[in-house]
Amino acid sequence: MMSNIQENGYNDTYLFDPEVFLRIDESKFKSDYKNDVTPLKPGVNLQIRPLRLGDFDKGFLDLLKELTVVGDVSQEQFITQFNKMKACSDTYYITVIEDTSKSQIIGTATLVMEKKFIHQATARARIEDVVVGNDYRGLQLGKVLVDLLVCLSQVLGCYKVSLECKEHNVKFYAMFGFEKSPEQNFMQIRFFD
Ligand SMILES: CC(=O)SCCNC(=O)CCNC(=O)[C@H](O)C(C)(C)COP(=O)(O)OP(=O)(O)OC[C@H]1O[C@@H](n2cnc3c(N)ncnc32)[C@H](O)[C@@H]1OP(=O)(O)O
Repeated sequence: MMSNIQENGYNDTYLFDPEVFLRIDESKFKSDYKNDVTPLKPGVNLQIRPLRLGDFDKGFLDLLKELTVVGDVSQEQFITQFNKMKACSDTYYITVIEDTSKSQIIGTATLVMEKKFIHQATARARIEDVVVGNDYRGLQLGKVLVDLLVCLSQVLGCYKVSLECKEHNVKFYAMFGFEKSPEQNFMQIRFFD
């Protein structure tokens, strides 16, 4: 998987080291896959890898617009934010699937690690911003992304992984073992969209 994704130039700069995926024991994946799909090999012309700087030109932000409000983010803002995230090592694992036949980002999901002093000074993980492009839904790619990131959170030593989602996606996440907590409420103050 890693052989064809070396960094060749500025646009190929990874947000995090792709070698981290090689630490995952593939027998730990939680889903069943059809048609020889696996999280590390999601399909013909489909490459799963860390976000790269050049993904600004490959429709990464347009894909996120299928999930929520993105706004008008310039390339300069994208680069600044990317570099801030990259500077926080072991924290932001934004993962994408590229359709290499079209040089287009068609799926993404983020694992964020929040370091803690509690729980033996480990970390909790959150899965955020999961989206598969409309034309690519139903091809097991959402499953690939979430399965990969759940396994990664365990490999990275997190004591738990959590996420927030709408009611209609609860069954999707239940496939990986996520459960609604009877004791916890999700609370927020939203300052803007
Ligand atoms: C934490 C967060 O980010 S929550 C936000 C989640 N994202 C969104 O809502 C954005 C819009 N939706 C999407 O991008 C996609 O529909 C996703 C990410 C939810 C699912 O991606 P897909 O690639 O279409 O799903 P995938 O093909 O992997 O489906 C895997 C299985 O889940 C099932 N499934 C897919 N979506 C759902 C759902 N919303 N509810 C229940 N089951 C679902 C499929 O039927 C399939 O079942 P199977 O394995 O028995 O055949």
